[in-house]
This record gives sequence, structure tokens and C-alpha cells, in this order.
Amino acid sequence: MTARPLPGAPVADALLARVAGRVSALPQAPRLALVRVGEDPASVSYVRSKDKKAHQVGLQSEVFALPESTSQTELLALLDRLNADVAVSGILVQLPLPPHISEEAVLLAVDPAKDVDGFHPYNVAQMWAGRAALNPCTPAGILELLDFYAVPVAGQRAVVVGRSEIVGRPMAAMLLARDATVTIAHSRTADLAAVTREADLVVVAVGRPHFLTPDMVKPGATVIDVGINRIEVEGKGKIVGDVHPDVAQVAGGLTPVPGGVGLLTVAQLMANTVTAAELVQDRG
Ligand SMILES: NC(=O)C1=CN([C@@H]2O[C@H](COP(=O)(O)OP(=O)(O)OC[C@H]3O[C@@H](n4cnc5c(N)ncnc54)[C@H](OP(=O)(O)O)[C@@H]3O)[C@@H](O)[C@H]2O)C=CC1
Ligand SMILES: Nc1nc(=O)c2c([nH]1)NC[C@@H]1CN(c3ccc(C(=O)N[C@@H](CCC(=O)O)C(=O)O)cc3)C=[N+]21
Repeated sequence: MTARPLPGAPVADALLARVAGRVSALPQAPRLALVRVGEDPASVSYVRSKDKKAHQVGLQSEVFALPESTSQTELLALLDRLNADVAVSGILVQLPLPPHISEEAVLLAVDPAKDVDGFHPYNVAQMWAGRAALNPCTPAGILELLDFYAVPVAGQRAVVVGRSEIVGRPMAAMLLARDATVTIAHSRTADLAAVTREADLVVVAVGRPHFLTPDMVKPGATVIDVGINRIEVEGKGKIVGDVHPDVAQVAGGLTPVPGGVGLLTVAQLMANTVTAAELVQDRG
């Protein structure tokens, strides 16, 4: 057997087409503020692709590229200004931040109504209660993908491997809100393979190349590969996921890397930006 490929591009295209329609129904284009601190190459590249995609769907966007030496106070002052600016619908602070800046303090400083990452404690609490308007982009994008390919979620056994605040935990909360029976596995999980083999749906967000091997997967299960690992193969840079390619021999469906979840993360950010703008409009 070979798993059905579950590419992100058609899902992202469909989502972005809906976003573009919603943008044109608004009196003015929502504005997205993309804030990054320092020159981490991955962050520079992600922020650039988010900015480009925003313009493609008719959003306004602006990149605030601050030097590595920026103090926490200066960053918080920028966020205050963006919070107060009625023309700004969404604010994203790219992570990770330099070590001298507290991520907790920064995430707390973003107006929850403009928090298009869904990382503010208010939005995190709403998400666990199953009623958030702004959900973290990567797990929200994964749900879009599952729906697009008609992969059942309600009543299914889901195992999320990884418990980070940006992927694993919110993924578990959102699968729970969709009535899956959810297990969260992590580096201290005993006999991980036995746990993942129980799952109809496995989401892997560990950050280790080819971590999930075929012996860890129930035949026919759907496997979502969140990992983005930059490795060297024969002197060439390459991006690989957290799922071993041989998993395709066992799984029922499998997302590719690149070209899978990452595309949905960016598309969902655009959707969240329009949602934030609509919420303000609905409130009058
Ligand atoms: N495609 C996309 O849009 C995105 C991709 N990513 C990628 O996803 C991956 C994960 O990212 P992120 O969640 O931020 O990573 P983190 O490093 O924050 O978290 C990794 C998680 O994996 C767990 N883990 C590590 N080793 C093992 C192990 N041997 N067995 C079981 N669990 C283990 C850790 O457990 P513990 O908590 O016990 O330490 C931790 O919870 C990365 O490759 C990242 O680049 C991230 C965001 C978006
Ligand atoms: N505040 C904040 N919000 C985030 O959403 C956030 C963040 N910080 N920090 C880092 C992670 C990582 N992330 C990705 C975005 C796009 C791709 C992406 O476009 N991937 C493509 C291209 C491959 C690549 O170059 O990575 C693909 O998978 O096909 C991947 C990963 C968002 N993150």
C-alpha cells in the first residue's frame, strides 16, 4: 500500500480564495503588522513569505524589522503603537525572539483582538474552552487540510507528538474541540511507538528529521508531518520533515514536506487577519 499524498497547495489555494472574497467585502483592506527582531535566516524568510502572501490576497501588510539589539521596552512600545492604530487589524511577532526579550511579556502585550497567531493567554484559554475566534495558524491550517481531504476527526483516536505552545498543545486543543479522542505524547512518553500505533490520526511536531518510522504507525492511519528540518545531504541543503519516507508504505494518507503544512500556516494567517478585521467591524 502507498499512502494518499495530502499536498498543502490545493488546500491553501482554496482557503486563500475565500480570504480574498472576504477581503473584498470589507470597506477597507485589513492591515497586517509583521514584527521580527534580529536576522535569524529562517525568520527573515518566513516573514518575507507572509508579507508576499498578504499582498497577493489584497491585504495590506508591513514588516517591522528591528535590529537584534532592540530592547524589550522598545519592542513593547512598538506593540502599544500598533495596538492603538485602528488601521492595523493583525499583529504577528515572529518567534523565536532574542534571549534578552521575554516571549511571555511580548505575547501578553499584543491586543488579543489583533493576535492573529492566537498566542495571547486570553486566546489560549478561549481555545481550550473550544470557543476561540483566533486560533494558532499551524493547527488551524491542519484542520483545514483534514476537512479538505475529508479525513474524519470526530470520534477518531488522535495522537499529537510534541507539546510546544505553538504547535502540539494547540493542535491537541483543536482536535479535542472537534471531538477527537486526543493523546499528547512528548519526550518523556514511555513506549511511544505503542501509543502512536493506536492512532487513526498522528500529528508529528517534534523537530527531528525522519523521527516517525513505519513501525510507529497503524496501517491506514493519516499522518500529518509538521516538521521543518534543514539538513545537508551530499553537501546540499535540503528540507525534510519529522516523518520517515517509508511511513508512506503503511499510512493511509501523508502530508509532504515541503509543500504540506507550512503552506497552510501562511494561508491561515491571512484568514486570521481577515477574521480579526471582521470582528472589529461586527462590533461596530
Ligand atoms: N510547518 C509549519 O508551519 C511549522 C513547522 N514547525 C516545525 O515543527 C517542528 C516542531 O516545532 P515546535 O513545536 O516549535 O518544536 P519544539 O522544539 O518547541 O517542541 C518539540 C516537541 O517535541 C517533543 N520531542 C522532542 N524529542 C522527542 C522524542 N524523542 N520523543 C517524543 N517527543 C519528542 C518535545 O518534547 P518535550 O516537551 O518533552 O521536550 C517537544 O514537546 C519543528 O521542525 C519546526 O520547525 C513549527 C511551526 C510551524
Ligand atoms: N509568531 C510566529 N508565528 C508563526 O507562525 C511561526 C513563528 N512565529 N516562528 C516559526 C514558525 C515556523 N513557521 C512556518 C511558516 C511557514 C512555513 C513554510 O512556508 N513552509 C514551506 C516552505 C518550506 C520552508 O522554507 O520552510 C513548506 O513547508 O512547504 C514553515 C514554517 C511559522 N512559525
